[in-house]
Amino acid sequence: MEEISLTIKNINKSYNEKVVFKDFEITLYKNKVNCILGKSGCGKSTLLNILSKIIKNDTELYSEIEDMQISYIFQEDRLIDWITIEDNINLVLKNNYKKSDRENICKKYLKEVGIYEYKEYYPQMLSGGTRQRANIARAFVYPSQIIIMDEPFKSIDISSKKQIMNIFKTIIQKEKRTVIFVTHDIEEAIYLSDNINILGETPTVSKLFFNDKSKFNKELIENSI
Ligand SMILES: Nc1ncnc2c1ncn2[C@@H]1O[C@H](COP(=O)(O)OP(=O)(O)OP(=O)(O)O)[C@@H](O)[C@H]1O
Repeated sequence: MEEISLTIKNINKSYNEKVVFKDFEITLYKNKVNCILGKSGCGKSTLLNILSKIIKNDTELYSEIEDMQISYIFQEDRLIDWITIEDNINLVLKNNYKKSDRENICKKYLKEVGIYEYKEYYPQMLSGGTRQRANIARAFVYPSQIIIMDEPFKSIDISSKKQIMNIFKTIIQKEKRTVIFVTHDIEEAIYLSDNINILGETPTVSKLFFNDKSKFNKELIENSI
């Protein structure tokens, strides 16, 4: 199947005298899991924030994802603590789906992430892993074309991490979404991603790009960061 590229260029960002990006350019692939790896401080969060317009690019940005809807999965879950899991999901559904469809959509995604039986629980009653499952459901419930994930599995304990990554993998294989995935964990990157962009140090350049999943190589990636 032909890959559709999404180019973002003219990325420029300095914080005072610290130049993070100077005419940086990145190509993402539509409906793929696009991973971004790089040393701490190379600008991964800055890049995500520019793409999602949380911070402003210093110059005019050329972005082929400019008008696309984005949902997010962060390391911390950002669920609202004083409403139930179901209501957290319903908050997203309310503005995007007809009332008659909402219950079924909520049920479908809570079942997919394996927490339907917790729908009436409040987030603080649940483990970090269960909350992150709710977070994943919420990101997919939103009719976004792009899902931005910033270290989504970092604070999940080892025993549930693999399970949650598998849930994500199963859903993303069925859904058409373009994922932009930042992580420090190379094994996680190899397991979940369709391509891997390695960023160099600031002012940041694209150092390496791997897009053949069958040739992902842990050692090579490790040595390239
Ligand atoms: N608001 C800010 N003010 C000043 N400098 C900043 C600001 N935000 C980021 N920086 C600097 O910009 C550079 C890139 O930061 P950024 O957080 O984007 O990197 P990162 O690759 O996401 O790092 P990490 O992997 O540690 O999360 C770093 O040198 C950081 O100190």
